[in-house]
Amino acid sequence: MGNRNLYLSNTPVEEALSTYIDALKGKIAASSETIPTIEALNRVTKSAVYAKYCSPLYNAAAMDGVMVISSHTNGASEGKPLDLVPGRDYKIIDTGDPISPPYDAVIMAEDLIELGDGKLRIIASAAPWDHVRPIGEDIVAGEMILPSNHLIRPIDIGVLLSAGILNLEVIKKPRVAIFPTGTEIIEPTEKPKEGDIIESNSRMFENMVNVKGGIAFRFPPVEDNYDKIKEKVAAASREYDLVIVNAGSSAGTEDFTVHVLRELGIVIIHGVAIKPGKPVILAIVNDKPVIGLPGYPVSAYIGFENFVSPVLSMYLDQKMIAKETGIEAIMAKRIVSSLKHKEYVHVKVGSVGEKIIAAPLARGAGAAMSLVRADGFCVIEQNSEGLEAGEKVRVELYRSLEEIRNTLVIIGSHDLMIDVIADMMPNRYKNMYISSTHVGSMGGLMALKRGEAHMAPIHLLDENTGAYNVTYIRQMFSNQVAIIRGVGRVQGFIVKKGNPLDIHKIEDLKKNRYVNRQRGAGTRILFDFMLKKAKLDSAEINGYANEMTTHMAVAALVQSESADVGLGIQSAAKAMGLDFVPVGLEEYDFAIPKEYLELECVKAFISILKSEEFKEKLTELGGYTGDHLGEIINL
Ligand SMILES: Nc1nc2c(c(=O)[nH]1)N[C@H]1C(S)=C(S)[C@@H](COP(=O)(O)OP(=O)(O)OC[C@H]3O[C@@H](n4cnc5c(N)ncnc54)[C@H](O)[C@@H]3O)O[C@H]1N2
Ligand code: MOO
Repeated sequence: MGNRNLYLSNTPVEEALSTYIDALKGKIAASSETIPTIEALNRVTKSAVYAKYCSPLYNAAAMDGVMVISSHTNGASEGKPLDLVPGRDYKIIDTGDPISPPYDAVIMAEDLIELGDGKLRIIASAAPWDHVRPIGEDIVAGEMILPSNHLIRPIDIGVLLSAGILNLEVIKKPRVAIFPTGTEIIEPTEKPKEGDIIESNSRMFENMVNVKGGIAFRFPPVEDNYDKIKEKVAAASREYDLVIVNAGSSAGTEDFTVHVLRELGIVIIHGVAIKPGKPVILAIVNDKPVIGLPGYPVSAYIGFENFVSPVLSMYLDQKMIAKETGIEAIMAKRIVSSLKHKEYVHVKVGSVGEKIIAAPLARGAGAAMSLVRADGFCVIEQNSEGLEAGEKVRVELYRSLEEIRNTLVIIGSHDLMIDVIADMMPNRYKNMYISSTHVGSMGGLMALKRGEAHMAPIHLLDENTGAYNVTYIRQMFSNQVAIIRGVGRVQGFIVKKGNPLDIHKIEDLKKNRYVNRQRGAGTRILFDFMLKKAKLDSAEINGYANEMTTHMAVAALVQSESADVGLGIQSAAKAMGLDFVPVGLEEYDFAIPKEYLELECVKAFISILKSEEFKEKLTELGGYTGDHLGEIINL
């Protein structure tokens, strides 16, 4: 197998990190630089900062009015008013003006009675230093304003400048070089062809580095060429504080990273017991940390968080304190995990009744959208075989608990209209959100049954009566669940533009490649019903076993020529620039336990369904009727 790296180690994460940190000790230390105060936001002080000036710098009027000699005002009262002569007894001043001897107090403008000719009458005496801010009231020259290791905020910059500090010593930002590698990698501006992968990881790293307090230097992709990678890494390790080499970390014939790093320096660890992220490389070249991160985006992200972040913290003199953002939730679905590694599972989180539910998202290392959609993640430790549905799990949150509590949890069949409502929700109702998980209609009803969703979008045909939804809900829930009426939805064949294969009726599918929906999906039930009516056997349909979980996935397959036809909704065909042959109208409604009808987020949902704006959006999407939107059927 030539140069493949077939023997990755499986070092536990904590051990890998501490071995690496130990190897870097003495090589990495926080250093400092002096920068202008006005550019110091989010930097960290290296040493304590002491005030150069007092603030205020002089005795200053705290109010608009007149400055007086307090002893001259003694005895003034309502019964015995006192008149003040300009020049002799008082001088007009504004807030912030200096108070100069012999004056020592301020009387506010509203406490003065004007007598004309500049004469002023007062009916109360002024005590020394009344309404005067004495020198150094806020800051005294020589006093400490900020301690060392302090993260500089906007108010700190204001105070530093008031105290005469124009420059200050801060911890130097580590300079991080980022090299994407791979001959298949193209820049996002290029047009991709088959086999090309659009470069995205380095842009993610670049921003992660900057957010964490480093300075990222991102380089263009380097092709899979041993000498080129070697040349770049060798030069970068001399010039930068940390080097990230992305991809080429595992066992492919063109995975050169580890060989290059072995030649240039020492590889401390190759292979960590973590998933995703296993083929991480922790190396030292020219006394600098060089970290090889896997190419898959989720692996890359998790590798960065676990290994690059701690090294950045060493440079920034920050303690690696885990933030306490965890909550206890109930796992919605069984997860099996290997004893070989610690696994990161991204989840959507919702609060239903008393429960906080965590629903696992796609677990693939390439599933970048799982990171985008995630409300948080949970860790399945190396010594665990996984979690059962209903088991308690700790979730580290990316969103606030408040947002999660204001989230309407929708689990069931997917339709583009849910995305439209999810987008309208926080616009119309501040701080209300929708989380939708797509598991098909039956899956949605099962989630309601387990108390893990507020509502389930369904379109389930009763093959005996031809009616939608009611039968299933009655059977499963007797009278505890109501229906919020949704849309009439045109189902039809999604075909290539211009319908070149001339597909019109179900019999036409026999000659063509079909793409099916998963068992339990309403569209699948409709398709099986159509087959039965036409007296066709599923074995006669080429592609019957090819199951996709969304309308869009079906349309995407037809568009990419991997299939000729699929059953689905018009909006999906339209979104993919495909043609559509209508075969029937189905009812797509929302099943909801009656107790949830009173929830604020449900009321908001219903009012959006009933809004004109939503109806207009449905017309734009095409393929819907909306005569009963938002009506409630109490079964
Ligand atoms: N036989 C084995 N195969 C693989 C193993 C293994 O142990 N034995 N490990 C798997 C695991 S786990 C992972 S993770 C990946 C790691 O892959 P590499 O780090 O070697 O990266 P590539 O194979 O070059 O790329 C993987 C994937 O990621 C895409 N990629 C790469 N760079 C970028 C970028 N800058 N932006 C966006 N996407 C990128 C690349 O095109 C590939 O699709 O290996 C498994 N294989
Ligand atoms: O690191 Mo890979 O992503 O473990 O699957």
